Formats: sequence, C-alpha cells, structure tokens
Amino acid sequence: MDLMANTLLAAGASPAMIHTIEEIPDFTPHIDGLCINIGTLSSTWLPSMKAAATLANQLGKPWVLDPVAVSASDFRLKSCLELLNFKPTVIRGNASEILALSSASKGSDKGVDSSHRSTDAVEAAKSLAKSTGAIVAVSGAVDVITDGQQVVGAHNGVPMMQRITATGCAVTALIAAFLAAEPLHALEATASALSIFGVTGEMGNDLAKGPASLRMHLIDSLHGLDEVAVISRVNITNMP
Ligand SMILES: Nc1ncnc2c1ncn2[C@@H]1O[C@H](COP(=O)(O)OP(=O)(O)O)[C@@H](O)[C@H]1O
Ligand SMILES: Cc1ncsc1CCOP(=O)(O)O
Ligand SMILES: [Mg+2]
Repeated sequence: MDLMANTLLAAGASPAMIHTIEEIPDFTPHIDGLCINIGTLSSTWLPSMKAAATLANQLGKPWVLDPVAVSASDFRLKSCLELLNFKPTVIRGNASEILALSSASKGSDKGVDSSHRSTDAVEAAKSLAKSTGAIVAVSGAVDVITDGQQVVGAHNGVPMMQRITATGCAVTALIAAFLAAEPLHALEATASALSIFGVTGEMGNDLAKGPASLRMHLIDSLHGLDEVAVISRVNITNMP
C-alpha cells in the first residue's frame, strides 16, 4: 500500500486506501478510477471489493483488478473469479497469475512472484480478455497488453524491479490513474502506464545501488519525469 500510494502521488494522482465496507458508499463517488488488489485478501475485505466495483460500474468509472497470487489458494481463485463478474476494465497480473486466472485453475506457483515469462502467457491473456471483455496486461521483461485481438508490448523496465515488493501492485495502481485520465482508451492507457513505470525504473536504476535505493529513485524519477525522457525512452511495439 505504501509503494502504491506513493507511486500515485508521484504521478500527480490522489490515492485513498480503503477497506472497510461502511466507507465504500462515501468514498467511491469521489473516485475517477478504482484499483482492487487481492494481495492481502481477507473474508471481510472481499465484500468491500465487490461493493466498490458495483458502485464504480454504476458511476461509469474504470476499475482495475490485480489478481495477486491468484493460484496460491482456493479462496483467492474463487474470489478472483467472482470479481471477474463485476467486469473490470483492466486486469494486470504477472504471467503465472494470468495463466491461472485464464484457465480458472490453481497452478503449482508458490506465491506472489511469477514463475513464468510474460511472453508465455500471450494466448492466455487474449483468451481472458475475450471471455471478460477486459484489457489484460501481463507484466514481465516485456509487458504484454491485449484486448483479445491486438497485442502490444511495452519493453521498458529493469530486472531489479522484481526485487522490490509491490512494484506490480504499484503499476496496477498507475494503470488506474492513467485510465482515469483516458477512460475511453483503456488499451493505450494501460500500455502507457506500464511503459512509463518501466522508464522510471530505468532512470532510477541509473542512480540506484540496490533494491532499496531503486525504490526511492524510481519514485523520484516518476515525480520528475519530463516529456524529453518520455519521448526518448518509451518503447511500445505491436506484437504479432
Ligand atoms: N525482467 C524484467 N525486466 C524489466 N522489467 C521488469 C522485469 N520483470 C518485471 N519488470 C517490471 O516490474 C514491474 C512489476 O512486474 P512483475 O514483477 O511482473 O509484477 P508482480 O510484482 O505482480 O509479480 C512491471 O513494471 C514490469 O514491467
Ligand atoms: C509480498 C506480498 N504478500 C502479499 S501481497 C504482497 C505484495 C505483492 O506485490 P507484487 O504483486 O507487486 O509483487
Ligand atoms: Mg503482483
């Protein structure tokens, strides 16, 4: 939650981290975008997630699902499959998560980190996009984004981003912010958020000594990002 909120603040968004069901009706009307993340899922938070998604849909606001470790337990898988019924605008996970969610089955994965490459989950992502109507993004060395037909790749980032917990969560939150700004262009917003986050990882890495200082420099790079850096570094391509 710390990295997610600070990533959003650095990007100029205004995060609020909400779990209690009693607060959902008061908070949700103020949102421009919603991020639902099951990282620390509990049986009391799940109804809050469903209530927030229902309200976002009624308000016509985009929402993003991060299926953290979906294949690690029956409860996570069942909860995520239920959340899909609330029609997320975007689903962003690592390759292991998208493979499991697309097949609606638990894998042999141990937890929140991926044991697959994003490029091995392209067909699973397309299938999940077609069955849900969501844009599906698979993060990794190449971030793969699809609406079920078109597939684009965002090629920015550095491997050390995997050594900081919640970089995936943070980029999912950034996708929600980009969707809030461009609600009619969900695929473009998603690819842009992933690419920009990767660019800030690259810039941060130039200054970092290890994961802890990368975390700090990544946030600083996002805060200080300018058009020159974006235009010279963003690398998004169509994928066959
Ligand atoms: N090998 C890599 N090279 C470059 N960027 C990466 C690499 N692995 C992950 N990233 C980036 O790190 C961020 C988190 O992705 P990932 O580690 O796949 O998510 P999660 O934390 O959910 O497992 C994304 O922005 C992704 O592009
Ligand atoms: C370590 C951990 N445990 C529960 S959620 C979480 C963070 C997961 O973040 P990410 O999906 O970005 O690796
Ligand atoms: Mg994750």
